[in-house]
Amino acid sequence: MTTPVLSSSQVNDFDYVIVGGGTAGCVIASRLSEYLPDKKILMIEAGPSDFNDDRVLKLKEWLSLLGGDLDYDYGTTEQPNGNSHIRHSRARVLGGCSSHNTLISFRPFEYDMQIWESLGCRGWNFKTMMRLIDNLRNTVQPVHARHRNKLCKDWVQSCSTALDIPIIPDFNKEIKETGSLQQGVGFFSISYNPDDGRRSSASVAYIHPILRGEQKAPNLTILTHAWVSKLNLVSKTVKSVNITLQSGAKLTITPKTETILCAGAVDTCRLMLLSGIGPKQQLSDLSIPVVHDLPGVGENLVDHPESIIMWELNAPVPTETTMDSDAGIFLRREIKNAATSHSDPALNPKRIPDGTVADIMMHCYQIPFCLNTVRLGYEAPLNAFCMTPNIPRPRSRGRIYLTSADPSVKPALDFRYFTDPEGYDAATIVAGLKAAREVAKQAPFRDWIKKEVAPGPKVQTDEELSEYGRRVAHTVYHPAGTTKMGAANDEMAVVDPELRVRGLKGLRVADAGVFPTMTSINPMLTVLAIGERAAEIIAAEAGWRGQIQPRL
Ligand SMILES: Cc1cc2nc3c(=O)[nH]c(=O)nc-3n(C[C@H](O)[C@H](O)[C@H](O)COP(=O)(O)OP(=O)(O)OC[C@H]3O[C@@H](n4cnc5c(N)ncnc54)[C@H](O)[C@@H]3O)c2cc1C
Repeated sequence: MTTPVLSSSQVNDFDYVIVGGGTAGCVIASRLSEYLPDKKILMIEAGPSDFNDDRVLKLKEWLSLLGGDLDYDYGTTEQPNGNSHIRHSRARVLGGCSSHNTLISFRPFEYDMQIWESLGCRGWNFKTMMRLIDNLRNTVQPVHARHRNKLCKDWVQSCSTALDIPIIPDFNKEIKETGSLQQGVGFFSISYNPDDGRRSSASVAYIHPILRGEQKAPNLTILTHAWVSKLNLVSKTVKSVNITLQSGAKLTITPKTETILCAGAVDTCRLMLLSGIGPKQQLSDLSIPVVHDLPGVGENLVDHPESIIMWELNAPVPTETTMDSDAGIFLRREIKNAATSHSDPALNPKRIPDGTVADIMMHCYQIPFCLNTVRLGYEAPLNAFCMTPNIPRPRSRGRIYLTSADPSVKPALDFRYFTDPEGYDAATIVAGLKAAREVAKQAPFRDWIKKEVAPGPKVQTDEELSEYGRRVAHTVYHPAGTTKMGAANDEMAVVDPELRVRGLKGLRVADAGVFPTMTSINPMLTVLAIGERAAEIIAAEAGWRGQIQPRL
C-alpha cells in the first residue's frame, strides 16, 4: 500500500531512495524491488496516489486535470519571439505526467538515438531502446476500432490524398522495422485499456499490480504526500535527503546505497539547485552555498512547441474517441540530409545525415483546443477540429533557473521559443500551417468544414502565418534536457551514460531531464525506457545478473 506516514525510526532503513513517483520513478521502484529482493526501496512522491481515482484514471478526462490541484502549473518567462502565456502542466500524483497526459506512445527514432550516442551517451542506441520498450509493462496499441470516429477517419483519408502520403496502420511497428517515420498519417498508438478507457500509465502498469496484491513487493515503500526539499552532501557524496510529510513533520532519510532523482525535467534541476548543486554564479548570486559547481544544471531546456489551426464544423463531433486527439501526421519539409548543416554543435556535432526522416508532426484535436487563440480574440466554436503543427527536432534551447533561494518560489522556465538564429523553428510552423490548409481543401474532410476560425482566411503570407503561429504557440508538454546526459569531456553534461551525476557519489538522475536532445516524437515511451535502463544499471551494480544484455 501507499502511505503518507513514515516514522523517525525508519529513516535509516532503506538502501535506495527514489525522489518522485512519476513516469520513470514508478518503473525504477517496481523493477528494483523485483531485481533486488534483499534491498529496501523507498519511493517518495509529492502528490497523492492515483489508485482507484477515476479523475486521473479515465483517459478522456485528461484536460480537466490541467491547472487543477494535481498540477504544479508552471509559467513561462517573457518569450520575445513566442507566446509568454503558456502554462506548463506537470503532474503532482503517483504516475507523474503519465497520469495526466494523453498517453500517445511512440518509440524513438534510430536517428534520435544516433544523435544521443554521438553526444557521448554510450550504450543508448536504437537496439537497446527497442529491447527496453519491448519489455515495458504498459499496454500500448493503436487506437481501437471502437474509438475511431468518421470525422477522424475522413481527416486521415484527406491528409493522405491531399499530401500524397501513405496511411500508416501502426506507427510503432513502422519505427521498429524501419528505424523512423518518414511522411505518413494514421491513428496513434495509446497506452490505455480500450475496454474501459482507463490509462495504462507508469503507475497503473508498474505499481497498481503491487497495490492489488498481485505482485509481491515487501521491500518497497511508497510514501505519498511527501516533498523532498534538499539533498545533503558530505564532501562530494550525497548522504541524505530532507523531506516534509503531509503531517508537516520533517525527516532526514539516509539511504545506505544511493538516491535516484526522478522528479522530472523541472523539479529535478530545481531540487539540485536549491541543494547547492548547479552553476556557481547563479547559486552565489542567490546566496545559496555552492556545494558542487555543475554548470549544466537547468541548461539545455528543450520542448516541442506547437501552433494551431482551427475550423468550425458543420456537424457535431462524433463521440467515439480515446481522448480527442486520436491521429496525427508526419511530413518532411527540408531537403534530404539538411540536418548535416546545423550551425549549433550541441544538436548534431558529428553531422549525422537525417535522410528524409519526418521534420514536421501534427496532432489533430477534435475539440476547440483554443486557450491561446481565445486570448487573441478568436471565437471558440462548439464543434471544432484543430491541427497542431509541431517541430519534432526544434533548434531553440532555453534554461530553467532559480530567481530566489526561497524553495517555495517556482523556478523560471525560459524556453527561448523560436530564437534559433536560422529561423528553422518558425519556418517549420509556417510549413505545417500551410500543409494543414491543403488538407482542409480535400474531401471527405473538406465536407465537414464550415469555416476556418483561426488564423482565418485573411492571414495568408508566410510573415503573417509566422506572426500568428508564434503568438498562439503552445507546448506539446514535453520539457526535457535540463540535466542532460553526455560525455566526460562535455562540461555541460550533468549525468554520465550510467546516469550518475558528474563529480558526485550516491546520486543519479533518471527522468526526462537526462535527454541530451529532444526525441523526434512524443517522449513518454523514451522516459519509461530510461526508467527500465536505470533499474538495470543500478541492479547490475548491486550484483543482479538478470536479463540485461551487453550494452552495445
Ligand atoms: C498534459 C501533458 C500531455 C502529455 N502528453 C504526452 C503524450 O501523449 N505522449 C507522450 O509521449 N508524452 C506526453 N507528455 C509528456 C510526458 O508525459 C512526460 O515527458 C513524462 O511523463 C515525464 O516523465 P518524468 O518521469 O520525467 O517526470 P514526471 O512524470 O513528471 O514525474 C515526476 C514526479 O516527481 C514528483 N516530484 C516532483 N518534485 C518532487 C519533490 N521535490 N519531492 C517529491 N516528489 C516530487 C512529481 O509529483 C511527479 O509525480 C505529456 C505531458 C503533459 C503534462
